[in-house]
Amino acid sequence: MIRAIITDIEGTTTDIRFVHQVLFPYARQRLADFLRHEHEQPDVAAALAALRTEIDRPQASVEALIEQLFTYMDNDVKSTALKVLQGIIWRTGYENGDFRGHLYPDVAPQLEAWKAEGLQLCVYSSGSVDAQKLLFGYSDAGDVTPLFSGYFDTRVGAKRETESYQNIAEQLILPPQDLLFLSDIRQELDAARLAGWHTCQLIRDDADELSDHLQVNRFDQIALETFL
Ligand SMILES: CSCCC(=O)C(=O)COP(=O)(O)O
Ligand SMILES: [Mg+2]
Repeated sequence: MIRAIITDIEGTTTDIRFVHQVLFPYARQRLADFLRHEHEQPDVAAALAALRTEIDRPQASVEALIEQLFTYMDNDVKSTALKVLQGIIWRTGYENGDFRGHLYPDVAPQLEAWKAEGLQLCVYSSGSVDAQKLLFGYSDAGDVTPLFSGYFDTRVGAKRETESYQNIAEQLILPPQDLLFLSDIRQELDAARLAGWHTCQLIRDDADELSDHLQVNRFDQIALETFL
């Protein structure tokens, strides 16, 4: 029986275009100036220290790190340090009302229904936990963070690695067969399934003909009794 649903964000709860055409450019345009001015701020300094460790260059200057971060952004590398920094920059955008977190209209009502049925709801995204809380806290549907009891990011591992799903199950103290992962990306679902989880693929745009996961277009098409 499904006892917890863990959802991806980009392409699942949220239009990919919001992430790639609103969030990513917002952070990209501000990143260099932000780091030049704020690199000594404790949370920024910690992310930069993590980046130096990530690239194994303990002496890298702020300018060298900026260059590295631009390379990551160009290639959509899911670096934990980049994701933390993007989240810090996005906070200003959300708080100023420059944008709100996009949610497909079927998402919040179905999350509410599952919550009312007693299911535990969590998020697993490459975006940092703080960035996840911002997107759901300042969403089109208002603050929906009270619906979630757990948030996971790349600190548990990458989304295409089976071990990441084992780590999440351990943290939730639930057996894998009680967990359902929702994502638009087949390779993420493959990894979750190898960890023993149930899976469901959201097809918001193009069909994925290579997938053998159960596919739906909207959250209200997910019937939990299907997952035995
Ligand atoms: C917290 S919203 C921004 C998501 C993000 O930064 C990203 O790279 C998308 O990752 P996902 O794992 O949700 O596909
Ligand atoms: Mg996704």
